[in-house]
Amino acid sequence: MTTTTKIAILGVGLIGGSLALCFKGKSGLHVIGYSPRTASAEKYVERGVVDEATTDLEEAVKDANYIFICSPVGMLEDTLFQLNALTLRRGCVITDVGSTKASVTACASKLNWNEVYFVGGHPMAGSERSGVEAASVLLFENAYYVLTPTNDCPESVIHELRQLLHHTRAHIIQMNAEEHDRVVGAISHLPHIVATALVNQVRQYNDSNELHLVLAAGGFRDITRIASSDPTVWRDILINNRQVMLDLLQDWQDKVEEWKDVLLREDGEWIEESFRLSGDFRNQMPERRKGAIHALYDVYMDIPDTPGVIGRIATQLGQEEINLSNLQIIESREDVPGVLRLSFREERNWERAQVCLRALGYEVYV
Ligand SMILES: NC(=O)c1ccc[n+]([C@@H]2O[C@H](COP(=O)([O-])OP(=O)(O)OC[C@H]3O[C@@H](n4cnc5c(N)ncnc54)[C@H](O)[C@@H]3O)[C@@H](O)[C@H]2O)c1
Ligand SMILES: O=C(O)C(=O)C[C@]1(C(=O)O)C=C[C@@H](O)C=C1
Repeated sequence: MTTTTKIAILGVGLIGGSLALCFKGKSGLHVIGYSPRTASAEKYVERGVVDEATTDLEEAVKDANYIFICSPVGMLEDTLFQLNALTLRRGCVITDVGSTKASVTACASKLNWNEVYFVGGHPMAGSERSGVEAASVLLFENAYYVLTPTNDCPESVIHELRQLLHHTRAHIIQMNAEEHDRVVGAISHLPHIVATALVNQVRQYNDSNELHLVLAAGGFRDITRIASSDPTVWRDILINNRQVMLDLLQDWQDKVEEWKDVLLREDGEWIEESFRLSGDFRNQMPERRKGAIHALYDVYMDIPDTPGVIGRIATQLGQEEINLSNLQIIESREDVPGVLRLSFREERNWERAQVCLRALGYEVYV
């Protein structure tokens, strides 16, 4: 007799939906989605992201082997309290995907569980998009997936959760929850504040001079993508991690002061050195670590704004049997050469496309 592993996903949005897609259809796994809203629960099933869905929390978690809490950070502790009041399966593992780990881990540790275990989790992959519509089975591929088990968590529980998470194709690592919040504060939360502040600064200039938005090009776009992230999700993350953020913002303010001094004394050497150091450090980041959404293999090319040119390029790649995943025209306006972005899922196709397009006389850059 084969046993079924029941996985309850509470909150089937970008992250919950992507996890559901990783588990659904895998032998022996059954995925149930939960939303307090009927329309959302119906949507999860219609889109084929879960095997079934319910608006009844008790039904969702009844007999579940695993419970993934995938709602915004501000809801995590409430959900733990609700789960703690229900009868859960013996050996059930509760985990979450919240972008902060200290508070949820501390909350779970204070509650009395009867042979039920909590292991904090955080996949280091995401997008500025949100909702189940943005979910992707490839989202976590090659990304890091952090677990923050407490010292009293049995090794067998962590082992089983890690086995299940292999379906995400992420690299699973373990660390202490407080250390997680400090590191992730610097590499994820601070950049979201900086990007949002920068966009809003420019938005205000643009109110009096619309040329700001007209001229905004690759540099502005690259550093500000995450300023389009979900407001509720980020409100919760930043308020939850506020102690860490206050320290990081103090350091940021010091950096801003330092830059002001450098400009006042026209210290070109300092600027060059600063770009050298940042470039060297950034170049150490693995290229294209994750496999989804905005981490495809991209090729860019300038294209004249003339009819048929895109069709010709796609046909030429097709003739060479180079599999194209997506193409997009960036910032093309009448009479202005556009930039065409060609995206490939596989590195091999990305490399072949560059060779093919260059051989056909196109100028391409990556
Ligand atoms: N967006 C990212 O890049 C990213 C990456 C890693 C982790 N996270 C974390 O994942 C979690 C979800 O973020 P997301 O980006 O998937 O957001 P999302 O808005 O796409 O999804 C959140 C889902 O939770 C649901 N929800 C809200 N309150 C709920 C409740 N009380 N019970 C059940 N469901 C509820 C919403 O309806 C929505 O479907 C957050 O804790 C976030 O910090 C986000
Ligand atoms: O790529 C993005 O858009 C993200 O915001 C992903 C990102 C990040 O900052 O890297 C955001 C929040 C997470 O908790 C983990 C990853």
